[in-house]
Amino acid sequence: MRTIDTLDVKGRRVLVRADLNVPLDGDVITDDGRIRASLPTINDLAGRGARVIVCAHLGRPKGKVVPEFSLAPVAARLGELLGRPVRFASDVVGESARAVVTALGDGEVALLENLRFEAGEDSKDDAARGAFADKLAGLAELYVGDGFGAVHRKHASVYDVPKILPHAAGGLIVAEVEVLKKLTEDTARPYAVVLGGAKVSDKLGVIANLLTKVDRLIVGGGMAYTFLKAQGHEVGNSLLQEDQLGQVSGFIAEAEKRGVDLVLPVDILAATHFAEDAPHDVVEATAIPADREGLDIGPKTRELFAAKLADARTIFWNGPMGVFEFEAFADGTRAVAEALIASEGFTVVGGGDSAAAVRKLGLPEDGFSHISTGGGASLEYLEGKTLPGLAALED
Ligand SMILES: Nc1ncnc2c1ncn2[C@@H]1O[C@H](COP(=O)(O)OP(=O)(O)OP(=O)(O)O)[C@@H](O)[C@H]1O
Ligand SMILES: O=C(O)[C@H](O)COP(=O)(O)O
Repeated sequence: MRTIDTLDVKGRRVLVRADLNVPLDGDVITDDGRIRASLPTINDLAGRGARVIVCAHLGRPKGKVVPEFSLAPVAARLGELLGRPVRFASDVVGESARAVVTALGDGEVALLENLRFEAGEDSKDDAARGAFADKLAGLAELYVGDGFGAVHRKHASVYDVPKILPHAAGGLIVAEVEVLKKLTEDTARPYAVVLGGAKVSDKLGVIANLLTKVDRLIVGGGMAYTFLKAQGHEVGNSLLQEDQLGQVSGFIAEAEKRGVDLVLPVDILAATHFAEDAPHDVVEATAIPADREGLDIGPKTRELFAAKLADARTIFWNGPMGVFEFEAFADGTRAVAEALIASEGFTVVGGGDSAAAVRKLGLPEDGFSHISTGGGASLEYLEGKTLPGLAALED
């Protein structure tokens, strides 16, 4: 991949695709890790006199303008962290974007509104995506891909624009790939992967491939309930991917056939509803009451998962073990994070919320070999898949 130092950027409009998909509480950014991770590339380009046009997505507004997914709070935070004003365009490729880009001076930075407000960005239709990519590319002369967390998406700003503009990979993508490569080559064993989080349907897909690579697969968080249900247990109102039960039964059989140690929760914190102060009890994972919702793994599971990680020499962890944003349901996530910190092996945490959880729980970031900004992206990289956003930068 060509790197940004090979680009002559002075006085030129450079479109930077960043991943600024940060957790928000209303319009308050609860963790700015992904914004911070994007600073070195933006600073480097601006410092060399580029006119930097940053573009990014927030949430999944599905091609419509949804005000709560506006990047306006991110523009303000980006400006604070850069220590220079960031001009914010109130649309993506419309009048505001064109005016902001035209007014941009050398060394100045702009941020476009949420890319996913435009239906072309994540359209499955090549022509629709291409038409939007043409408009986006029309704003700039050069393209820099730096949104590692989104490189697994075949989206216009990730995949199609670099086919139109001369391009290079930003420092974040280069650094992420360098570390994650180590997990795919000569992996020290036992190799354990811990999966949790809420993007269940997305991430179940990676399991088939991971089962050919890992020694232990530990499943918690919102991911676990589809496994428990596939084993025939009641999961109440817990997060469930009903349409993927058959696929998950297949994973359970495949793990057994391959001798992969598939580790599921043995107890659960089952709450009456999804709330910070919801009454809850510890229940057996095989006996979640029909009117309850699993919001964290239980104490026996915390011990079990820690024991399974204790002698692992490579650990990759994506997805919180529970709703860590609520203090009462953060202990499972804390226990897994602490098990990685205690490990003498090579440990990688991946994902916006997983990394945010580490910081929110006050755990030392240098306790891990690497904290990746990509969750789904790093998992798909570990599968050995060609990721659209990386392939486009290699061409
Ligand atoms: N049992 C559960 N029920 C509901 N939500 C859960 C549960 N366990 C974890 N979560 C939620 O999962 C969310 C994070 O999941 P997600 O898959 O987005 O992880 P991630 O680290 O951000 O990865 P990515 O970068 O791919 O988005 C958190 O907001 C957390 O509250
Ligand atoms: O949070 C992430 O993993 C990235 O920003 C990608 O977001 P997405 O899963 O909505 O495509």
